[in-house]
Amino acid sequence: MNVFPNLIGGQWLEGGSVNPNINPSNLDDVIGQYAQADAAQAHSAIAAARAAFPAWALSGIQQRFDILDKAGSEILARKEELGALLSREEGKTLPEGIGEVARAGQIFKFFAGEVLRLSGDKLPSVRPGIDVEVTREPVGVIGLITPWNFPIAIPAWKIAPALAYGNCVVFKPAELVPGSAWALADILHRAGVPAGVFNLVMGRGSVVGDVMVRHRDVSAISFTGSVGTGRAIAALAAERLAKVQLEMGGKNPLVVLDDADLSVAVNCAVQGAYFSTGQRCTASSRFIVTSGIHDRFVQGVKERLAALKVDDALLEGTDIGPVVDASQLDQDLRYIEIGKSEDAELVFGGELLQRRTRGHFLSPALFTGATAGMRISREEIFGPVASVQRVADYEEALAVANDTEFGLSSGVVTTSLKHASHFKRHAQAGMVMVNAPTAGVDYHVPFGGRKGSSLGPREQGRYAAEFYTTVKTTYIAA
Ligand SMILES: NC(=O)c1ccc[n+]([C@@H]2O[C@H](COP(=O)([O-])OP(=O)(O)OC[C@H]3O[C@@H](n4cnc5c(N)ncnc54)[C@H](O)[C@@H]3O)[C@@H](O)[C@H]2O)c1
Ligand SMILES: O=S(=O)(O)c1ccc(CO)cc1
Repeated sequence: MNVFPNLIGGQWLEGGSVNPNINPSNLDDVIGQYAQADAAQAHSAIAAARAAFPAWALSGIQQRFDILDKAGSEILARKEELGALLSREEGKTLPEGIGEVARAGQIFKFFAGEVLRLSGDKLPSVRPGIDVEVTREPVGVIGLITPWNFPIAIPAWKIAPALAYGNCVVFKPAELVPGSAWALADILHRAGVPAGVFNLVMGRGSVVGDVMVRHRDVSAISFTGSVGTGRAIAALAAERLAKVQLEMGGKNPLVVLDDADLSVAVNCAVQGAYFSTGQRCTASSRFIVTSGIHDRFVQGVKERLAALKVDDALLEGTDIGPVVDASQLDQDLRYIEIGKSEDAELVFGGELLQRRTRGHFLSPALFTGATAGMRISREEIFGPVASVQRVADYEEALAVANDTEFGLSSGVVTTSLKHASHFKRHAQAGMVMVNAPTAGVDYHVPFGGRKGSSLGPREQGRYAAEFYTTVKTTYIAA
């Protein structure tokens, strides 16, 4: 089997060891062997990016537009094929995989447009005879470190703005999903990104990622992943005063009030908590439900879950694909045992499932009787596991929703304008959803959270400029 190499300084390089990319729906299916960069190759990639930076920073906006637009067009044209690769390596269903690839293509198109919309300010000075200009310049070499759960969308929403604003990139994808990352690198390379401007270094976080975070020529790090890794990266970046942007975990609440439309509530709950196998930072893992609707809501969710098909991600009709790997599956099962030992009641699922192929199949799990202090109510599980907390009224629901160290996405289902408006104002989260699932975001508006979920400027949309550029103020005396 061929090895998929790294892209460093415009050259495809094997070297070092290789890592098999394994299909979580079928553990006997090896998708390919992917090169694993060592520390020396990580250093080479950073050096190549550094060398390419002065010319790319000053490159014409037409060149940058053309490259990003071309990459976006190819991604969109190949969304079925790339979506199948994504679903095969990560385990989300084929429609979800295709949807994610389309999102990546649209992100490249959006940032191609942003290249043409680059702007600054010209202001009068408070002193006579002076003009002031405020402009944005690229930051330098940017290290991008991404997780496994969005193998192409998260890389896209970091790489596209980084390149659009004139930065050079060293990109390290998660070890579990190198296939989509490699395909994206190949597309960018063929779209005409100059040598060294974009570098792919597949490899271990503790090796390649560590070099990137510590290297003084990497001016900024954008990371999405777990809280533990994010904290460690922030500490190292702070030591050398590098710019940092972190997107980490969530424990997103969905509040359901007595006056909610039951079918909307059930739909938001099932989509938000269990689709993509619950492996989304925006997934709802806490349903906070007032007493008057509690029993009907639980019954409705159980009925919907019973109708969902858990199977091979690529099979037509599958609603929920496998858990991504054995270690995540162990974590999910461990939390299901923790929930039981905490005296929450497992009212649906949580069982390993046998299918035609050897895969990590788990039925969606629903707990009731959860309370705010339980570990299943406080810690991110990152799987198809959610729990219901019964509350007396809206005021208690809001307090419970905000009682978390995280603050990514927060949802309410209600027909009361008063409660919806109050919730929108008082939910302590970066993204608020009214009568919509906590997961399911647009690609052209800011994405990010508060408290332990995020650090640094927002990703996506024109707000991305805050991280990927640095502001210069120029005073011109007449
Ligand atoms: N808030 C968001 O936008 C968002 C989006 C998706 C996923 N996530 C979070 O991501 C997590 C799941 O992803 P994961 O398991 O891949 O996370 P992870 O932290 O284990 O890994 C993320 C990336 O960091 C790298 N890494 C690991 N150790 C490193 C080190 N010492 N130095 C530098 N890089 C290192 C990994 O190789 C990987 O590329 C969940 O907690 C989820 O909530 C957050
Ligand atoms: O909430 S979702 O729309 O599913 C979503 C899409 C992409 C990302 C990347 O971080 C997160 C959530």
